[in-house]
Amino acid sequence: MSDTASDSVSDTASDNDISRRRLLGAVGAAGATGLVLGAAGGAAAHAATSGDAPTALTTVGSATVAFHGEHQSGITTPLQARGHLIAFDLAPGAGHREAAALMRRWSTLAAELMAGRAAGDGDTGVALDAGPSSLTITFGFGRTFFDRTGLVTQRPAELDPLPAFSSDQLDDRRSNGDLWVQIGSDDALVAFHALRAIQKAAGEAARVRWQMNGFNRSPGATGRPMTARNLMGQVDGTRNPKPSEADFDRRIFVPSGTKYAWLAGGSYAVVRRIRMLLDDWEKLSPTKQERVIGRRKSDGAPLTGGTETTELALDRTGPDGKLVIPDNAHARISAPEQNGGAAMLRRPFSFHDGIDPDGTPDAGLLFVCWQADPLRGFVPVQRKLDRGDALSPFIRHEASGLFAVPGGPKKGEYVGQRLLES
Ligand SMILES: C=CC1=C(C)c2cc3[nH]c(cc4nc(cc5[nH]c(cc1n2)c(C)c5CCC(=O)O)C(CCC(=O)O)=C4C)c(C)c3C=C
Ligand SMILES: [Fe+2]
Repeated sequence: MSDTASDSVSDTASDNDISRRRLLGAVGAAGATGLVLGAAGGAAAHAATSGDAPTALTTVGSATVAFHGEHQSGITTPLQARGHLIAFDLAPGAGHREAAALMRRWSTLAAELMAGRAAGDGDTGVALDAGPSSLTITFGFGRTFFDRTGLVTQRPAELDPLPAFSSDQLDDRRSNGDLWVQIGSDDALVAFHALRAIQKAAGEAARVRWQMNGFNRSPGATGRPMTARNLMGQVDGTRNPKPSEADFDRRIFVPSGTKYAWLAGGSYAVVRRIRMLLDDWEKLSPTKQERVIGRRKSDGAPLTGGTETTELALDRTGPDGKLVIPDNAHARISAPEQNGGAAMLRRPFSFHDGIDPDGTPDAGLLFVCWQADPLRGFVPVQRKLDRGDALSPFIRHEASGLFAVPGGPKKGEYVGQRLLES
């Protein structure tokens, strides 16, 4: 499979070279700066048959994210408009060798797709004409992967099952998995194209366990870059750790001195499908909704005043002597200051999977959070939220996963090679 993919890569690359030159001629070097060609060299194929000069891609279409690097893509990448999460179990009879071949195949494919090229022979054509549109494809290993591949001695204790929380209503069939892939793109067709290609490249080695689809706001939808909103209408993501902060790497990425060298530069992803009970939520007045979170709905500012980025004044009381930000407000309970410094990078997608027969929307948050250690990130915060979050009556955790996400591959390496060839 990897041979097939790399054969077709060279064909596609030469098409792309030709059309890239034609683009430069057509739109001028300045206009073409940063251009990346659409999947399958689509623009080139069209130009060759029609004689038209291909059209330059928009900024959204041409944006690329690097596949190689210290960390995998899709962790600090800005939220994309479309996301797919898919988990696989290795097929009966598949073990270490098949897993290594699969990771090699998937990595070759991901590098090609993220550069805006085709998926190889048999490309579905779904992404023709589009650029990569910030496509990212991120790979992780679940706890059971290590049993299946005979690599239990390489399994970090951080992959021990998450504790059960009292409010959990988890569906095992939509939880966990040997392998996990997160796909994000600012174009829905590009994202779907990648999802199909990843599924098909799994071949006989792995079977789909579960799959979920999500979305975020499209780039350019707001007048200026703004923090995303979720389906409850709240500004969500304000107090995420920022890569510019001194302790960001320590909080989010596994350090190089780790016991499991294969995981250096990697991270742990906690994935939760959280249903929002929107009919109940939307019955609350805006003032009550704001007290549930502790922030204003209009602009995400703390109820104690200021702008979105103003610190929460957690001790401030109102004229009635009561805390302005209630003691069970979600933003208070989840704050690192209330949890011994526990922090995570939240990078969710909203989901809407239709409307139940009784009219209830099956909608909510595909909550994905990243941390160097789930026991110093998600777990203590969720424990606290589970005990008394004002948001709890309006949400339901329906599925869960925990995955070790290796560091980014160097050129010539595949994701997970340091584990699978250790
Ligand atoms: C265990 C971790 C968390 C879960 C699960 C969770 C679910 C959840 N959150 C919102 C909406 C908001 N969350 C906000 C802040 C916030 N939430 C968590 C953790 C979990 N949330 C943290 C760590 C923080 C940041 C706290 C801080 O650093 O002070 C906010 C406020 C704005 C913001 O900072 O992002 C909103 C709004 C929903 C709707 C939800 C489940 C569906
Ligand atoms: Fe939250």
